[in-house]
Amino acid sequence: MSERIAFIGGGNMASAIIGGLIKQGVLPQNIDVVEPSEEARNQLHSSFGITAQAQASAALAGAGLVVWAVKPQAFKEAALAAAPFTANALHLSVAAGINTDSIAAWLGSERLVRAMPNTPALVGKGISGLFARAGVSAEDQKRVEQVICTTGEFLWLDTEDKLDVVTALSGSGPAYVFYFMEAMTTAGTEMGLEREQAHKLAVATFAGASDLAQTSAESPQQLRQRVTSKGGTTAAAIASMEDNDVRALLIDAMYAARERAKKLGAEFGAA
Ligand SMILES: NC(=O)C1=CN([C@@H]2O[C@H](COP(=O)(O)OP(=O)(O)OC[C@H]3O[C@@H](n4cnc5c(N)ncnc54)[C@H](OP(=O)(O)O)[C@@H]3O)[C@@H](O)[C@H]2O)C=CC1
Ligand SMILES: O=C(O)[C@@H]1CCC=N1
Repeated sequence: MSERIAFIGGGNMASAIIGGLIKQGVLPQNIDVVEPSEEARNQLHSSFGITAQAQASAALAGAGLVVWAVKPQAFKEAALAAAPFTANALHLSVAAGINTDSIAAWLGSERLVRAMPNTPALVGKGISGLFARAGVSAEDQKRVEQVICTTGEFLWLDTEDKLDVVTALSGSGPAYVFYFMEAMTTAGTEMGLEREQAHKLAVATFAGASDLAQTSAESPQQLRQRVTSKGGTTAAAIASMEDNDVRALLIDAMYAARERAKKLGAEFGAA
């Protein structure tokens, strides 16, 4: 991968992808970043040795791939500022909600893939949903795969609206897992463990259960039943969750996330 890659926005998600690229041998001098925040530019320099620009300029013209990693609210302004310098590039957007009709209109380009990654990308264990606009060639799709696979797994979607579902599931999903970890750590601490011990147990439990679910031929439901001895402790915990409708609450939370993705698109997308 010797072609230049530009990032518009150099915050959390851009850093996660840049980290993956650098680990795979992409040289920092082949990565351009446009980032208005001085603090974020300093962070990019100390983490990766990248000197980011405060605003879009002709320096972007050499990029074969441009990754759009700005907040949905800032996308249109950023796109209109950078579009004059990125006419020949393949574009990859990771912004939640903003649909490719809007982005293609702002950029004047059909060579556009929309992705929804997640923050485990930081440790190479992310998963991304991808959707390619009709103007994207098989070769361009391969190029996007080469970049995204440095952050973990990926899957292609046949319709763009499914990306809002991916956003609600795996895009926001790490936050749901951390939320459970926080609650389990709090309860463990309240019941007498040291906070560090409770944290270690909570994190290891999620890691172990994930590995088991990934390698086992059994479904999560079957795996859950294997933990649940008749009349035992897990049965008491699951009964408490069912009484409190935790499953329905989680499902509602995902619908809320998908709804927000759609609203972001309606509010900050469109020409
Ligand atoms: N964080 C996550 O888990 C995920 C995020 N995403 C998507 O990634 C995108 C970025 O999110 P995230 O990295 O978390 O956000 P961050 O706020 O960490 O990063 C965005 C950066 O873009 C900068 N920025 C603002 N305006 C412009 C501009 N005109 N040109 C260039 N850069 C600009 C911001 O600067 P300043 O702070 O000064 O405004 C900020 O540093 C979002 O669209 C989000 O939906 C997708 C999947 C997961
Ligand atoms: O919260 C957000 O809007 C972004 C998109 C998915 C994860 N973070």
